[in-house]
Amino acid sequence: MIQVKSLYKEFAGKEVIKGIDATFEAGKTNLIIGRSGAGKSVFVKCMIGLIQPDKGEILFDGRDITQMDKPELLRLRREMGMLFQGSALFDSMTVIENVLFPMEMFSSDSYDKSHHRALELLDRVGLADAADKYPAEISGGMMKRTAIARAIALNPKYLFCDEPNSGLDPKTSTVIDQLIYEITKEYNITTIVNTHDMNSVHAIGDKIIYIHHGIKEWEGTSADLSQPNLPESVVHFINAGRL
Ligand SMILES: Nc1ncnc2c1ncn2[C@@H]1O[C@H](COP(=O)(O)OP(=O)(O)OP(=O)(O)O)[C@@H](O)[C@H]1O
Repeated sequence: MIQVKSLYKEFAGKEVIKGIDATFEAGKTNLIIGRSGAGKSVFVKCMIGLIQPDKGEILFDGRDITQMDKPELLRLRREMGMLFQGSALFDSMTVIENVLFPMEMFSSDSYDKSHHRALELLDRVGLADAADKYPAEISGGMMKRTAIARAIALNPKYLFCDEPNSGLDPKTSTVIDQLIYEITKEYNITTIVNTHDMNSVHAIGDKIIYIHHGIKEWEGTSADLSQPNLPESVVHFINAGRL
């Protein structure tokens, strides 16, 4: 679980995050939505320790990332998986080499054990037959699956996904959303997804927080989006389709 308490951040006197409180539970896909410039990226960067907030706490199962020194931060980062926009694969490595990469860098397991795990992960994301292909030889959706397998290679407790559907067609986006959703449940990961994709919001939003001008203006589930009495800015946002 990640708890954010009373988080503030300003740049050169301009407040960008204005006192956000939020709780993100394990085994849930937690979506962060809001218009461009609302503060979503700054919020997520504070969460992963890339930006130091001015005030507030960010507790990873009770451990406050804002108070950590460098070694503690690096240890906590090992518990985080990251899925970047695009897929950020190494073009010169095969699919399985990409998945093996974090294990070879950060795990003390033998090559055989890591290789076995990489094969299991590729099987899980439906890529068992593509292990020896290079990124240039596979589709965007397959690249994203590879990136998901790599992101969970070290058994993360927390998974951060930045615009996981960017560049994918709607059908592939649905498949990727579903994969993120299933993996979150299977491995009991606390998953945070920064997204503009309204289909994702409706399909996999176990928890959604809507940020508007640096304030959490609404939170709920995808089912709650059809309730009356939503704040006007949220209704606007939903109706805009593309946010
Ligand atoms: N390093 C920085 N220095 C100064 N201002 C910044 C910095 N990073 C972000 N900002 C400002 O903070 C505000 C929020 O930016 P942020 O990138 O979090 O928005 P966003 O909601 O992620 O937008 P988008 O959906 O377009 O990515 C913007 O006004 C932006 O210009």
